[in-house]
Amino acid sequence: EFYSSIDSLKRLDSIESSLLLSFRKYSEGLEDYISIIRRFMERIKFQHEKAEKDVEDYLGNPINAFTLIERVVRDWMDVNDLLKFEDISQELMDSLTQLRKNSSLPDENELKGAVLGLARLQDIYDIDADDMANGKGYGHPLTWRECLEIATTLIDENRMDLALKWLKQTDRKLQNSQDAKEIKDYFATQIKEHFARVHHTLGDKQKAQQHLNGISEKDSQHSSKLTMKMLNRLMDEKQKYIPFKESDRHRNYARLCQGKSLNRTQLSCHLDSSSHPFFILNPLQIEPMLMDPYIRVYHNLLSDEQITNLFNFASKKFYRSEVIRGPNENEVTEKRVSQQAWVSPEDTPTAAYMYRMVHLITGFNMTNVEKMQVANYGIGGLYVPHYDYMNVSRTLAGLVGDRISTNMFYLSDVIQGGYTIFPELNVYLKPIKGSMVMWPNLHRSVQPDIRTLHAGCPVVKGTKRIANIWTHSGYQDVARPCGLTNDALK
Ligand SMILES: O=C(O)CCC(=O)C(=O)O
Ligand SMILES: [Fe+2]
Repeated sequence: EFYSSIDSLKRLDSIESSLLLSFRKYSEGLEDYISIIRRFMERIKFQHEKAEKDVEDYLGNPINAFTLIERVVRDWMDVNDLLKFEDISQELMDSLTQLRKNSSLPDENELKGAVLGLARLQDIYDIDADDMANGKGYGHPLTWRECLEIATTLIDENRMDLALKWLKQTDRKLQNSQDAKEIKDYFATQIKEHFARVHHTLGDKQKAQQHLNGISEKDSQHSSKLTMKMLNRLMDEKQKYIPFKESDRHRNYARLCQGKSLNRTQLSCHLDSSSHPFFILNPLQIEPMLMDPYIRVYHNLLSDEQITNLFNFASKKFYRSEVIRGPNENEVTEKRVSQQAWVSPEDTPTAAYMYRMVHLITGFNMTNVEKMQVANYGIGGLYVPHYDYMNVSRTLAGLVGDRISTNMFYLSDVIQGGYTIFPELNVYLKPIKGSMVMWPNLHRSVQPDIRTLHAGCPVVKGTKRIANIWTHSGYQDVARPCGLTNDALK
């Protein structure tokens, strides 16, 4: 899977490199087809060369990441089909087939994942479809084909409100495009049908009819002949359309993701060397975010070299993140779009150092600690509001107790988006490379603290990398004793 992390998109980019190479060889020998193929290559090359300059920076832009997937799923496969009709060199065909077989290229599902990622960004950050389509602030302008891809996926997902905006962009861009008249006519008709469908679903039958009329006048040969009757039937078959509506809860979430918290008392940063003699010469730089529960950030804990060392190890082990579904059962969902790997302190010097830091800062007993979870978010990557505690009586992989504290290291800066937020506590945190945020998930009574609901907001631009170390409540009687009164109901 590619869309859920930037690192795997890099792999896709190198696959694209080899595709380009195969085509370059082929085009040298075949002058007849060269004009069609050259035009196609120019379009891809333009984007690809931009990517070459700084792959990570390029793919950190959601629009670029989307178009890369789109090119591989649609354009490269279309060319493959085109070539089938011709007597082309077997060598090139073979190399394409081979590539497809060996490198598990992205498929329709991935393209859908990428489109839904873009829709998520629009919802949370109030990004206008027109700005996105025209490259305002978000990379390069999209082509009408790309806009159509987004619009049709949104229609399939019943996001008619958003689909309408993307259809308008598709229509406008198609009209202004340099494509052949036949192509333009064909797609203009398709777009009218999509318009009709969307307006009809949104309850505006008059507008739907207008678009259908436009088809019969201009293109009587059109084969799909979508009619009002068919649209009505389509609606009967479908469940009632429920418009996408943002709840207050969603608004609150979006507000914090945008870095707007309600007024709250400013706490001040301070240096601290009291937790361990290790910090006497190099005191901890603490930024308290909230006193109860105590959420604080420790700055400059890791250097760039240490982070590279950790990632060199972890990136070989990444797989799509899951969420816990039930006892011993996990699932992949859109609630958590990222890739992850589990790393032990023995695996790399950086991991060992990070465990040591957590111990020195918290004083927690580390014999009962989980493997570190390293994660990497891709296009629109996020983690919806959740708790880190398990709140189940079973022990997790032989560990005693529940996740008493989360110690989350930020392993990258994020150009835009990707904040960590606490919707119940009115707190947001901007990821800062090398810093670590720490908060308790349990009360002193060791019962879950429901105020610790938190989320990772969607990444808009750039890469978000984090690492979690969860310490467990077993064996912490000395490090964090209960209070004299029960604090479970705070
Ligand atoms: O990505 C974030 O900011 C939060 C991640 C998180 O809560 C988790 O991995 O449990
Ligand atoms: Fe979490």
